[in-house]
Amino acid sequence: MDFYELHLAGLVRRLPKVAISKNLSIASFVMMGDTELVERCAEKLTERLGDISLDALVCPEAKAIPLTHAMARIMKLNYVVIRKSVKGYMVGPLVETVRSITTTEEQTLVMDGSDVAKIRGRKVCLVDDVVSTGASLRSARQILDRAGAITVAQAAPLLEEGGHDGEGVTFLETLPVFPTEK
Ligand SMILES: O=P(O)(O)OC[C@H]1O[C@H](OP(=O)(O)OP(=O)(O)O)[C@H](O)[C@@H]1O
Repeated sequence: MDFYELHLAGLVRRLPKVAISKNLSIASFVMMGDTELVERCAEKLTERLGDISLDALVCPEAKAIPLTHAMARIMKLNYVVIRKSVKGYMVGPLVETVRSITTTEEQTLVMDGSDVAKIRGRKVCLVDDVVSTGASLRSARQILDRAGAITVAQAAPLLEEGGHDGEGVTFLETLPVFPTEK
């Protein structure tokens, strides 16, 4: 298998290259479970966000959850997770659909009504592990708008090249994509 050597937040990781279509491979970045990487990225991203006034962090399920937790600890904030399915215990959930770079099927983004109440009228930072096409961020922002939250910042350790232009996203490094020769 072919690997891409990622240098991020002072650490080095070997990411397997995986084909996501006939013409394109991406470096598979899964920081969830990598405690050292999660905590270093949380420190660096928090530093990079600077002196910003926030009431809460928000992230989509699933891979961004540990990072968001680590950032929330540093910033002494709580956070809300936008889920990917409606659960029986939710009250009045808000629902949007999204198709991210890695997922062939359309995904559902869901915010539980009890979480809506926590962030309505509040200043939030939207956190993800990687921004590629930007579709996940866009759908998450739509939910935040519907929830009445004020999205004052967006942050992710990695911005994947060739998709979202990175405008309005605080990030640490870019991640190349790999066109496959025919
Ligand atoms: O900018 P985009 O094209 O939307 O892609 C980026 C999103 O895709 C990945 O999530 P994935 O869909 O793999 O979900 P998971 O975290 O639940 O595994 C990644 O963790 C981002 O959330």
